[in-house]
Amino acid sequence: MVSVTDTPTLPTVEVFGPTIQGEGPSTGRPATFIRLGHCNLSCSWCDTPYSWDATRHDLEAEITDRPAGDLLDVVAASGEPVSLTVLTGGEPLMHQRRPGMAALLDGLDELDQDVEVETNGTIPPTDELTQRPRVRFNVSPKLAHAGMDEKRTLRPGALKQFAALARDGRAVFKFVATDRDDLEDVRDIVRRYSVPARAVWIMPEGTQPGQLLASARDLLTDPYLLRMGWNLTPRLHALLWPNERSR
Ligand SMILES: Nc1nc2[nH]cc(C(=O)O)c2c(=O)[nH]1
Ligand code: SF4
Ligand SMILES: [Mg+2]
Repeated sequence: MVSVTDTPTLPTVEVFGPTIQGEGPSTGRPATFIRLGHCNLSCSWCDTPYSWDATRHDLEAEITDRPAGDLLDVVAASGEPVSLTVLTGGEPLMHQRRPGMAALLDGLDELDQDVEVETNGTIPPTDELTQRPRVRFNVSPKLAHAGMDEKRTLRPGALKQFAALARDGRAVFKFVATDRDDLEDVRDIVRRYSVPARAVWIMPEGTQPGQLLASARDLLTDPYLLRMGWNLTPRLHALLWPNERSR
């Protein structure tokens, strides 16, 4: 018999649930979360630096190689009616070619799970990933206020592929934005890659309820966002449980 500890591993920060998906088109839907370690970006306002930032966190303690079977046990423990698993990070697509990822996705299929991958949109997804019909992508390209060079954050090859998935209803683009300048940056990106308006989600910046709500109000006070036909998403988990991990 193959025990779960024999399944290939993934570098894991936390697995938790059931909770609600706090962001994007599935906001409010019950879900189990798998947070993988490491990121290829370093956003100034990142809300999960413990998943990648060795200057502020002890990554040896934060990130553990865990067998895919072990992660699947946690998903199964959420209960059968919970039919969404969110794969986040860090940047989970850094690990898409590992055997642990294939084992995890095969197992999630057996558990009848829809899968949402939270990605920064810099790494093209493999065919092995996109050919899985239940896998969708919440793509969050970083704007100038994340504090990095565009050459690092906006990767044309990857964005083209994600935009095609968005036109097929398999991906949405989710942008952290605070003001009109940010929204104009969003407009430039979605025009350049032909991302349909219905697939664009704007999310206020912040980790505290007061700041998130004020930022959301500012974004809606300017009619620009709604006139563009874009969607607004809260960070519902941050409103409900500010500063708490594994929520
Ligand atoms: N409840 C909840 N929803 C989320 N949506 C995206 C999350 C993330 O950290 O990527 C997240 C998270 O950490 N918790
Ligand atoms: S891409 Fe995401 S996980 Fe990586 S630093 Fe930026 S916000 Fe944090
Ligand atoms: Mg996040």
